[in-house]
Amino acid sequence: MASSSPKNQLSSSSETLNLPTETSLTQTNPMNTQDSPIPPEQQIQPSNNQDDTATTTGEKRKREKTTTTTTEAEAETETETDPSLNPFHKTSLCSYFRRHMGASCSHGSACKYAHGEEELRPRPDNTWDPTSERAKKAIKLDTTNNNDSKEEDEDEEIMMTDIAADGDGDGGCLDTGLSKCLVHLPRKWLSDHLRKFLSDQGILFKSAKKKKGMSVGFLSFEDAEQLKKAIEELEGRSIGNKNIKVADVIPRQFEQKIKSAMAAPQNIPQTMEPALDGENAGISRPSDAIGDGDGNNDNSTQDGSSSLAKCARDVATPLAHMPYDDQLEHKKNSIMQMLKKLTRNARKACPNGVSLPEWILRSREIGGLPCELEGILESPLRNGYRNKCEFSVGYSLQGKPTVGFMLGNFREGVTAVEEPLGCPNVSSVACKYASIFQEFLQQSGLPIWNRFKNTGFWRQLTVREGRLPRKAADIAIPEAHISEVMLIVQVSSLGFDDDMITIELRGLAHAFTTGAAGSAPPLPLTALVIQDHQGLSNVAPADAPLRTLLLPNANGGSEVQATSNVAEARIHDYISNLRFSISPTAFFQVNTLAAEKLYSLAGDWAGLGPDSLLFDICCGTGTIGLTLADRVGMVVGIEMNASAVSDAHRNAEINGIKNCRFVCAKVTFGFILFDLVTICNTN
Ligand SMILES: C[S@@+](CC[C@H](N)C(=O)[O-])C[C@H]1O[C@@H](n2cnc3c(N)ncnc32)[C@H](O)[C@@H]1O
Repeated sequence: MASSSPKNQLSSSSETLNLPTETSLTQTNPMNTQDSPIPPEQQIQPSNNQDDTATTTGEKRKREKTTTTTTEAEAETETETDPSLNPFHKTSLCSYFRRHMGASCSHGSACKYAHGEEELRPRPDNTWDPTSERAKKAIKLDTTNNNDSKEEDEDEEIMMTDIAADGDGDGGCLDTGLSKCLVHLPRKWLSDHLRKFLSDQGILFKSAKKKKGMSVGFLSFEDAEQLKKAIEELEGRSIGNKNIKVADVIPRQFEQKIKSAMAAPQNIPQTMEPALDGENAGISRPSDAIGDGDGNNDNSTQDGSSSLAKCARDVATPLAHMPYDDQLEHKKNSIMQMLKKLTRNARKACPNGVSLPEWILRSREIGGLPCELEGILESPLRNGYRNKCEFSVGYSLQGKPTVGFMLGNFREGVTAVEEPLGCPNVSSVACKYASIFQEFLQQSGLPIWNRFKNTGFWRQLTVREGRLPRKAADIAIPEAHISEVMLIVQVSSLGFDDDMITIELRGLAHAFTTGAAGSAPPLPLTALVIQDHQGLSNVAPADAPLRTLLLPNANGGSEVQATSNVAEARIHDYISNLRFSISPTAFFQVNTLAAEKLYSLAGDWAGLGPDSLLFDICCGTGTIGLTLADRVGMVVGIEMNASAVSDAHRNAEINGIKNCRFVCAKVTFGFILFDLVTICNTN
């Protein structure tokens, strides 16, 4: 956040910087609503859009308040003459009575408020006083119904994939990027109703399907342009009193994968059970790869072939099958939906009597968005761009100890892991290290981690890469620029013999060193760190103990990693020609060249100048503040991870940057209000 003019505040700006096939960072510029590329007459204003409804609700609230006040005043006057004349008499419980249950207030029976349920009457709008038992019961019923309908919707979302795959000639091979679900349609509608509705709205589509009894319909489109227009038309529209929701389709292929993953253990021949159960005897094979946590695998879904499930690529990079431009469009649409939802929720959350902020009021002019969505920035590199990969350790569908990506969610009972083959975002260096570790695990005397039983030793491998300074245009083979590699192996040492651990870790260091040296070309190996995480959660706490392993010479000679001091274990990368030192657990943007592009744009939007004070909130290793330091007067970075703060100090020093201060603290609302002032005064 820069402290120049308010209109330049960086914190409220964002735009999508696209990481091919996987996640993206969104960037929207709230300052550009004036320059909307869509002329007002072309901006879509659905007549019944949710935002309109929300405004109306706000206005209605005010009106209701006025009505109630008038009614109460009238009632009071009439009560003075004859209380029984007013049918709206006693619509609320007397506060005295509520405080002193069973007692009566000093007004006695002349009190205009009720002293018990039996005296309550419905309010003028036919609702009951919210404190009444009747109202409480109604609310409870409503909540239950809502939950039921949510569950129904979820069921239907799954069923939707059946409709999508049935009888449309595409054999279920849908391009999910060009498909959407419409939720909250009338249950009695059939496909014909849905098609007529779409045609009446002038919405073009490829196919439209709906089954009777479901509130979900399925649409597919010819191309991204048709999809975009349809979403703009549909989002916020309502049928009856229900707002239509446009939702993503769960790919049939993925669903089958989950099913086959659930079924596959039944197919694993007993002879393929891993022999290295150790303390996990009896649970390491199928029930660890896939199951319900109790070793009871669901046989009922044994309909898929396990070959479908053998693809980490579809799980880790679900958009990889699409052309890159379609990926960008897909992400833009998803982000647009999220931003619209955010605006709707913010509007709903605005308390009575508080005027809506300008950006919410203005959102109706830009299709329900909180600000213009400028678009997606392309990633400078499309393949092998990740500088950090976290590989899970687990069993493959065939029961083999594997290092790679999980084929589904633990929540869904899937823990099978498959190798990261064909994942376009993973570098070949990272893949090779995963493969070396996997080979080591085949003969390790210590068991791999079992996610259901929370036992085992080997848990995870993180490969972090440091690269030489480069420009995307110069890079023919991205891997050739990887000059440093840090490997972090996560284990859980609880209950294992120290001597055994020492022997195993020595063997591991040897395996990595010889594997790296034996690759063509040889792989860089800068540091090998062991993280001991004994907790249940997948994510290790910041204070999980770390130690470095000495790396032996690949020929069996003396050790090449001279230090066992973990503070010295680090790699280096470059953003905007600045060198960054990265410690094992410090955050660093995973797509370095994309980060460079993003930071530079953020600086442009912030309208930085020599008088700007730049607050880099949650600064990590200080990358944003340091890359923009030459464009401002002063940078203050705040970060709660102590080792990242220490990296930030070191990074300022190695780049000779003098106008940055870094503080180790947790940012909270109070911190922003008070402590920043202190920092500014004392530094
Ligand atoms: C996604 S990283 C971004 C780091 C840095 N801005 C960058 O772009 O490289 C988020 C960082 O915020 C830090 N963080 C999260 N919550 C925080 C809080 N409440 N106070 C301070 N730091 C926080 C994390 O430790 C992490 O380093």
